[in-house]
Amino acid sequence: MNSHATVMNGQQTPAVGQPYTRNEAACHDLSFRVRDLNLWYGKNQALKNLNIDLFQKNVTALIGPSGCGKSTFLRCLNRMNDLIPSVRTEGLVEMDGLDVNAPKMDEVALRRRVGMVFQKPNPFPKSIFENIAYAPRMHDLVSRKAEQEELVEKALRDAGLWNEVKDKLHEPGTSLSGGQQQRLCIARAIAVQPDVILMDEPTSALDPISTATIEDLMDKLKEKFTIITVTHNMQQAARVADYTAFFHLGEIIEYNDTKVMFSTPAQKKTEDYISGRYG
Ligand SMILES: Nc1ncnc2c1ncn2[C@@H]1O[C@H](COP(=O)(O)OP(=O)(O)OP(=O)(O)O)[C@@H](O)[C@H]1O
Repeated sequence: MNSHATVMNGQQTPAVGQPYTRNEAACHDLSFRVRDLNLWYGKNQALKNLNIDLFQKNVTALIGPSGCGKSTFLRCLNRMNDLIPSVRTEGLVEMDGLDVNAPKMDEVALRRRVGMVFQKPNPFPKSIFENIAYAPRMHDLVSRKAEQEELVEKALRDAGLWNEVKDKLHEPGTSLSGGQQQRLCIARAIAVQPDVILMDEPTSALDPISTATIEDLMDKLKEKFTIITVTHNMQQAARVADYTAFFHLGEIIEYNDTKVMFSTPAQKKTEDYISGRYG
């Protein structure tokens, strides 16, 4: 088996533990390069020898049964697991060629470049305006009031929320509906001009209409950002993701172009999962 088998033609899915990449010549469009990544919570190994390349300005979905390590892997990409004392990791996570775990890596700067949106919308207990303007101010991206106003409007427009909130920017973020709050959180994430947005089941707390709005938004956002999303919803992965990785018991079983994976999965476990036979 070629250790750099392509994910584009659907014919070659590398064995678990082997790297997944398009081809070395095309690596300039990589966002993350992950090699031999292992992670333990105390004695419990949650990620096992993961090798995967994640492509810029695409949507990649992470799917798999509960507890298989999707959220843990997502948190490896912006070092959110550092906040959990029992965690130990081995292996390489590179973003744009830089070792994310290098001692000299500035975690605050990393998390600015790799933003995160969670399952439950979590606006700050502040106004809609402040929810967006606060972090860019802290990062010295804006200072003057007019700059802040411009940035808030742009982030809200990009998150598809401007028309709904433009007349109530100084009302609390928590006064919005669940779907609007989630778009506010997306606006907050994009306001600091990240390269990547990680989404951990971003629609699982939302109604079908709000879910469809966020899915449409993901499709637009990928023009500017790399999006990596965890989802339990197979239809959602099929609708929004360019690439899909199937996790099982801490391993990546299969990673491929979404259309290929959903039409002709290479592994029996993937087929069983996407056809709803377990999980
Ligand atoms: N903070 C933690 N401390 C200890 N173990 C954890 C912690 N977070 C996750 N785990 C364990 O790591 C494994 C992977 O969990 P993780 O949440 O990454 O899976 P998941 O695929 O995202 O699950 P789900 O789909 O249910 O959200 C599980 O066995 C889980 O119990």
